[in-house]
Amino acid sequence: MNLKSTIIKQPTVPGENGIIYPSANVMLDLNQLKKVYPTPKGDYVVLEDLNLKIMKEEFVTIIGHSGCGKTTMLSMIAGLNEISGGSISVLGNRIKGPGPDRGVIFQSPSLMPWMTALQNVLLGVNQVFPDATKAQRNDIAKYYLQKVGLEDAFHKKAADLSQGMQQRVGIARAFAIKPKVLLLDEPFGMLDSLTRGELQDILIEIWNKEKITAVMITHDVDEAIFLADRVVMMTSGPKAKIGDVLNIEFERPRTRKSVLEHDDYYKYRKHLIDFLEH
Ligand SMILES: Nc1ncnc2c1ncn2[C@@H]1O[C@H](COP(=O)(O)OP(=O)(O)OP(=O)(O)O)[C@@H](O)[C@H]1O
Repeated sequence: MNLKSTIIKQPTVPGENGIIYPSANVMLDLNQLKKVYPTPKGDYVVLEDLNLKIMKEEFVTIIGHSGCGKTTMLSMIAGLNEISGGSISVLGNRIKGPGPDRGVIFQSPSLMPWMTALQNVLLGVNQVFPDATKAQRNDIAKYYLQKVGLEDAFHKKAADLSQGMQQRVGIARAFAIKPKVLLLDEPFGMLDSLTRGELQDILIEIWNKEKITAVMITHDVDEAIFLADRVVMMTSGPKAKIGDVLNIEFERPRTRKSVLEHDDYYKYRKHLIDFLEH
């Protein structure tokens, strides 16, 4: 038997920065993405020719100047904002709107204030797992609430929770629907630095365990480096696109101390700050 002829080459696709990816590993594919907002002064092209491939189980952070179109891009991936041109695919399937394969965590978790933490998480779980028993759905919601450290607050009303605790519920709610992709729009932007650090650790711990793909917008360069496998830099708008991509090679699990003490840390930091300043 001619061994050579039996080897089937894994199909590959060209990605940004000329990297070639095995197509089977691509979770999220943004292809020639375009977004136009109609305004009284005429069309405003926020994004154009935006190409980005994100791999299965990858954690990608997105940075860029305020107003460049980060939230626009993320909300399009979530299916909450219409696509003006190009396409977005999850595992090769073009998205047509929101779906349980994509969970979203916003800066403000927008919980139902009159409902308990558990009821808020159950809202999504009940929708996504209608065939599970009530007990099974409760178990899922409680599991994730406990993972974010809210085991003593299942029955507390959302309105009575601190901002940090509300965001913990937001994280539990997003993971509990077991999405393939987690989309995070500055989820810790409104929190004090101690709570922020705690929630970063919780996020990474669950992400690592669930092996899902995460895409997170942040304005914080240190957060971008600490969390990511790759930091994606967007150019300033109008017609924003991917300007640069930085691979973060630190081993996981990471601690803040090990990252800060690593020789490459300041090299990465300088790269990102140079991009933002030019
Ligand atoms: N519905 C809309 N109609 C018209 N223009 C919009 C609309 N939504 C956003 N924009 C404009 O599109 C641009 C991109 O906004 P977007 O919120 O996506 O940016 P961003 O990078 O997330 O900003 P920030 O970092 O400040 O959150 C901005 O100039 C904004 O004013």
